[in-house]
Amino acid sequence: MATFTVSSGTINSLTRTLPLTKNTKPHSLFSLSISLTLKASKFTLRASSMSYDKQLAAAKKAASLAARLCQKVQKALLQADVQSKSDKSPVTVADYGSQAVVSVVLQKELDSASFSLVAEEDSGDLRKEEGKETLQRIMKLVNETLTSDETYGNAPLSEEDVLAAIDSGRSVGGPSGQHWVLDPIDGTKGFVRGDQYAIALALLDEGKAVLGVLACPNLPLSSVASHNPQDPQEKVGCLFYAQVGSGTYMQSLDGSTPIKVHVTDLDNPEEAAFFESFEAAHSLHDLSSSIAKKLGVRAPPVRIDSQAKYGALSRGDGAIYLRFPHKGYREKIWDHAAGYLVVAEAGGVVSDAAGNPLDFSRGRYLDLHEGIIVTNQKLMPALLKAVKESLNEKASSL
Ligand SMILES: Nc1ncnc2c1ncn2[C@@H]1O[C@H](COP(=O)(O)OS(=O)(=O)O)[C@@H](OP(=O)(O)O)[C@H]1O
Ligand SMILES: [Mg+2]
Ligand SMILES: [Mg+2]
Ligand SMILES: [Mg+2]
Repeated sequence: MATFTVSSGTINSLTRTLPLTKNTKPHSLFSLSISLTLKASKFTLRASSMSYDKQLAAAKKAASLAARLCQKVQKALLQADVQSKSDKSPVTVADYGSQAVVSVVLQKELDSASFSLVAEEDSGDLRKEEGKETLQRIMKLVNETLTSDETYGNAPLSEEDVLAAIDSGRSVGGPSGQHWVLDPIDGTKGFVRGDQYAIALALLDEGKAVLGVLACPNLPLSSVASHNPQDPQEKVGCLFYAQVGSGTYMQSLDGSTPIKVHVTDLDNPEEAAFFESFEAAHSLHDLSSSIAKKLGVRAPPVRIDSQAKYGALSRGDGAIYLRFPHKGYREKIWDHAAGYLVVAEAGGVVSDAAGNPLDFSRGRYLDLHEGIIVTNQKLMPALLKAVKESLNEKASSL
């Protein structure tokens, strides 16, 4: 026989929320609370074994179409296409176009009534007089991309539709309900240079990442380690995806059979290759060099842009990713949510510099201790020790 525990807290909270009269008998309260507790536990069971297959299919489609748009723009990118945002970071027609495509595809494929999107870009600059021409180009790109997928037919979006699709990304996220999290181009500086970038899309459910999709159009299908940019035969364009509890898979962006990927099982830090940001302005290279030295890492750092680092790590191209932004920088959830799940489901560990898990439930920002470190289970204890020592040395040298 099943047994149930009914806490006095449950009864107390029931007495606060139910219309009880002074004639309500204790035993009727008791059976009522059992039935509500049962309903709650059924819900918990359903939530933990819930499948996000439909959302995953929509997310893969959205990220792949957005990648198609970005590839087209990157091939023909002119310096005039790159604009500066108020924080001086670059933004291109492809950042806006990618965000519009993902938003439109997710809303067409899924229930648009409950749609919530936390995304990097907004339409502020495009609504200004000087943004008119850029908006025209974005609208054309978005329409060409959507009609290249036969399921979307030929109903072009207006300028207003495109602006609204971009602005659907203004959600503040938070700990309850479901929220999509999007970086339409992560690594815009890499994108402009012709290097690595990623379209990064995640789904949060009750504050936890449950889906992660990374489209990395310039990432080699083999390995970053054996990458030869001069080789015209080398195939590039990877799509990584992970559903909570189901592992991480990778396929080519043009649709090969997915393969399950796993982080390296290396346990000797001396043999570990480590990733860090390409841009020294985004992460303290001196600090990672000091950490690598303490671990005895022999190889030089592998510097690549964007969450492509999480993708590469999830398939064992490297063993460690170190990210230590300069003082005062606040990380955003769209820079890590998809990459986090891709690595976690591949058996890796992602934490802040003190070993705390990342918390995506606090809105648009990630508040964390010092930086982000990523590796496998075996190397994490040694990495945490080296990070702690290096941070202490840095603090005492100030
Ligand atoms: N000052 C500073 N410090 C730390 N991080 C910053 C900073 N400025 C920007 N960003 C964010 O870095 C995102 C790019 O990711 P990476 O740093 O991993 O790639 S890169 O090699 O530096 O390009 C980049 O993402 P995108 O804006 O989507 O390209 C930014 O969100
Ligand atoms: Mg940006
Ligand atoms: Mg980013
Ligand atoms: Mg971006």
